Amino acid sequence: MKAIATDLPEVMILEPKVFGDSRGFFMESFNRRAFEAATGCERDFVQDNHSRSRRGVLRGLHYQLEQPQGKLVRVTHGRVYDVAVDLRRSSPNFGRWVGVELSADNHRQLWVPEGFGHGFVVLSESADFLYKTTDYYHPASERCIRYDDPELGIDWPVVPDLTLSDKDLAGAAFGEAEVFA
Ligand SMILES: Cc1cn([C@H]2C[C@H](O)[C@@H](COP(=O)(O)OP(=O)(O)O[C@H]3O[C@@H](C)C(=O)[C@@H](O)[C@H]3O)O2)c(=O)[nH]c1=O
Repeated sequence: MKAIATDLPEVMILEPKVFGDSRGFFMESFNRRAFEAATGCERDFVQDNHSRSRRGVLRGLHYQLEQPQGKLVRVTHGRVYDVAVDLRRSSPNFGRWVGVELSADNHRQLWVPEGFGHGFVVLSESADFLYKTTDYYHPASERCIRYDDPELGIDWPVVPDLTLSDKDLAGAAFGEAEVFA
C-alpha cells in the first residue's frame, strides 16, 4: 500500500499493491493495518456502499453533520473524478478542495476523513463506485452543497449532459451551508 499526499494533508490517495499474472490480478482492497500505517488513522469501518452511475452522473457534495462519515472510496469499473472539500470552520484549509481521478485501471483509493464534503462525476460510460464508511447512514443530518458553488470553485472536468438528483440540484450554497465547527 502506497500513500500519496494531496494538497489537503488529511486527504490521502492510497495505492494498493497489485499482483498481476496471466490470470488477471490480485490486490488487498482493504487491510486495516496497512490503512492505519498509511493514514495514521485508526477507524472502525461499519458500512460498505456500492453505487453504479452512467457517464455524466454527478453525486455530491455530501456530508452528515451528526455521525460524520470518513469514507474510503474506490472505483471497480470505469473512471470518476472524485472531490473532497474541507468543511471544518476551524481548519486552515476550510473551503479548499482536492480532486483525483479514480479508476478501475489505476486502482487508486481516496481517504476522505470526517469533516469533509464528498462528491464525484462519472467520466466513463458507466462506473461502479465502492466505499467503506466509518459511521452509519444518518439521513436526518445529511447535507448537500452545490457542486458548482462559485466560492468553492471546484474545477470539475467538462462532461456533457450532467445528471444530478433533485436533492443535489437543491444543494445549499457553501456560504449558507451548515458545516462542521
Ligand atoms: C447514502 C445512502 C443512501 N441510501 C438510500 C437513500 C436513497 O433512497 C438511495 C439513494 O441515496 P442518495 O441519492 O443519497 O445516494 P448518493 O447520491 O449516491 O449518496 C452518496 O453520494 C456520495 C457522493 C457520498 O459521498 C455518499 O456518502 C452518499 O452521500 O439510497 C441508503 O439506504 N443508505 C446510504 O448509506
